[in-house]
Amino acid sequence: MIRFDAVTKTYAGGARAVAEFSLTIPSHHTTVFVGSSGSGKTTLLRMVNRMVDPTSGRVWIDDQDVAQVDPVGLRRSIGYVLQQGGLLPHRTVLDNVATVAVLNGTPKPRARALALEMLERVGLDPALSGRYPAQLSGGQQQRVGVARALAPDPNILLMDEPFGAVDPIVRRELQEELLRLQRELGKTILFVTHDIDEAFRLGDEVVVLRTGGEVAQCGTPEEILAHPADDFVRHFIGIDAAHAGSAGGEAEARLLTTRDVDGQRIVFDGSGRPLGVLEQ
Ligand SMILES: Nc1ncnc2c1ncn2[C@@H]1O[C@H](COP(=O)(O)OP(=O)(O)OP(=O)(O)O)[C@@H](O)[C@H]1O
Repeated sequence: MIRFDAVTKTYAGGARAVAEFSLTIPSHHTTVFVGSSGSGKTTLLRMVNRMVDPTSGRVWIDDQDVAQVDPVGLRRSIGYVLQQGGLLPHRTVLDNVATVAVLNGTPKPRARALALEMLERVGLDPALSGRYPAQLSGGQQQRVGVARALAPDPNILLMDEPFGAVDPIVRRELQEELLRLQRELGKTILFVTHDIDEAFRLGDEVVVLRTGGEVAQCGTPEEILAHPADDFVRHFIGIDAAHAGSAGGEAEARLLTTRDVDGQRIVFDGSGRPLGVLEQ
């Protein structure tokens, strides 16, 4: 369990990224923070591994106040995946994945063997393990980033727009892969995105944020779709037909309609495009 207890972050210069944010993130689930740019998602995520310290308030992991934990040890015990992979450019793929285990005292051959297993687990061809990050595609680099984060077998995985820089098809593949991995591993995943479709696809729980880290709504995707809390959420999730597609620039038009055509019930999206057939 991760618990944010009335955390506020005011950056030097006075920007208040997050104000009095409180939320409990359940263990072994995927929780997605979704919101437009500047809503404080990254700030909140980084409070968990102390890359950002709150100006006030506390973050707890189970019964441990993270402010009392050595930041270096904390960061090594929590997986972290960034949009740009954050891989070490002069190390091979294998060594990138093995690094944390080596730092934690695992002998190099063992760390490399574990790294190879992890690369296979995230669906990367082991033949690529001797390459350098620049010799991989964006999607492959992100798989390495996920393998590296998972290699030390952390309980918590923080993912900050990890699939934001790859094309939509690869993005979809990476999302499917993460869902598969999570079914096997059951980590506590905190995932940040500005893309509501990604949030609904991946999140057991979705937290819709407004500016200042204010929670607009928190619930399962089904709950949010069934009962959007207000116009902001309706707009953001794209069930406000007039505005569908404008929230975050990418929301699919989600206000669906059905019409009978030759005895079949056909489903149409918000712009009138046929999507499929409704099973009777
Ligand atoms: N190091 C910093 N110094 C000053 N202001 C910052 C710093 N980091 C973030 N901010 C400000 O805090 C607010 C929240 O930023 P944050 O990166 O947490 O939002 P975000 O929702 O993750 O946005 P994005 O989707 O663009 O990454 C923004 O107004 C941002 O400009």
